[in-house]
Amino acid sequence: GCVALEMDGEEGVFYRRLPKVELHAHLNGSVSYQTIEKLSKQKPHLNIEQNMTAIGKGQRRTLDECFQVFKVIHQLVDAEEDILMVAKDVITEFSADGVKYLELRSTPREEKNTGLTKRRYIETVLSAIQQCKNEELDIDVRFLVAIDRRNGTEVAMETVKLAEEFMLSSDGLVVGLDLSGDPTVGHGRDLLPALQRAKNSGLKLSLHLSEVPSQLDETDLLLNLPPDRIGHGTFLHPEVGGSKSLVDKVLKNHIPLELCLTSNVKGQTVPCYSKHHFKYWYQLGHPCVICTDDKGVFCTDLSQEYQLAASTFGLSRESVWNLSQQAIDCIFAEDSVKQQLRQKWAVLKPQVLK
Ligand SMILES: CC(C)=CCNc1ncnc2c1ncn2[C@@H]1O[C@H](COP(=O)(O)O)[C@@H](O)[C@H]1O
Ligand SMILES: [Zn+2]
Repeated sequence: GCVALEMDGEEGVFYRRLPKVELHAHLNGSVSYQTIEKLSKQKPHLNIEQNMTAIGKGQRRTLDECFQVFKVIHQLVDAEEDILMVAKDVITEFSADGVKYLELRSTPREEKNTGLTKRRYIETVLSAIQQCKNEELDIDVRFLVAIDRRNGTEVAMETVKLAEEFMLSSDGLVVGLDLSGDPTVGHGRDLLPALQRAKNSGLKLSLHLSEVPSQLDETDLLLNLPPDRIGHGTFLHPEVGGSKSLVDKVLKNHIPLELCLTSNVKGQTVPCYSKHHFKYWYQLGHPCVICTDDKGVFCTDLSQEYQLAASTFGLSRESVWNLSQQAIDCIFAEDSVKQQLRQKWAVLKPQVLK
């Protein structure tokens, strides 16, 4: 059955100290309560209250309501200085949570009111990453440029061209492309040429796939690319209306899954933690990476998500360690970065797992 889980206490210390890799974090969904407060004070005319930007403990929302939340946050974060602050705060928070490698993703936005352009948007996120590097936070941060599926073929292609430019000029910070946005809007077939082009030019692809039921055609089409990682993949397997052939494609191509437990439970695509598809894929020995999705909106952090996975599915500390270590194999940065991270994990293992 469905059990509400309680976190915290001495147990929490292990999860916070556990070195972690975060591969699925939307910038504007990751904005913390504290940062939202700073922004709301700067923009009192918007009349934004906390319950409009976050989904608290035990609360659930329909997918539609969740996407309304992003609209509110986007109103608060609409100028260059907002993006800079938000990105620096988010990176600092992930670092404080024990994340050693982070791939942030965000949809470049144009804002007429503030003169923000898509190019400037990306540049600003990249300078936030650079500033955090200069502050010598113990975290390696990379960026995925996101396509919002709502915006269709042309915008997708435009975004890919922008991402290609930055891949070549950002000194390795831009490593890939994300496909996200309301999964009930638009169809993957219209975005295929843009995604194919991105792949050919060397951008890695992380695609939100089968986040909602009954998208077998779209999922099959996008799996043929194939993507380098899958976000959610909630409805891939036959028990929930997916199919054996979809599962086989994922297994055959060894495409890692980015799994976000609290996001799926609060967004109600999964009925409860114990019925999360982590179980299905983990039992198959398939690469599963625990992620937060939107730590601000869903009021969570990566330590808590690891702890939830462990307590729900009965993972030992050794298994939890292996889970976080195997995430290193799934990052989009170059092999030398993987080597550095493996080294870091090796040094920390006796301290953390004692
Ligand atoms: C509604 C719900 C359960 C959300 C979690 N699942 C999601 N599925 C698809 N796209 C998402 C999700 N969470 C965030 N995003 C994308 O990330 C954006 C916010 O971050 P950003 O502005 O790209 O920096 C949203 O507008 C949306 O395009
Ligand atoms: Zn997501």
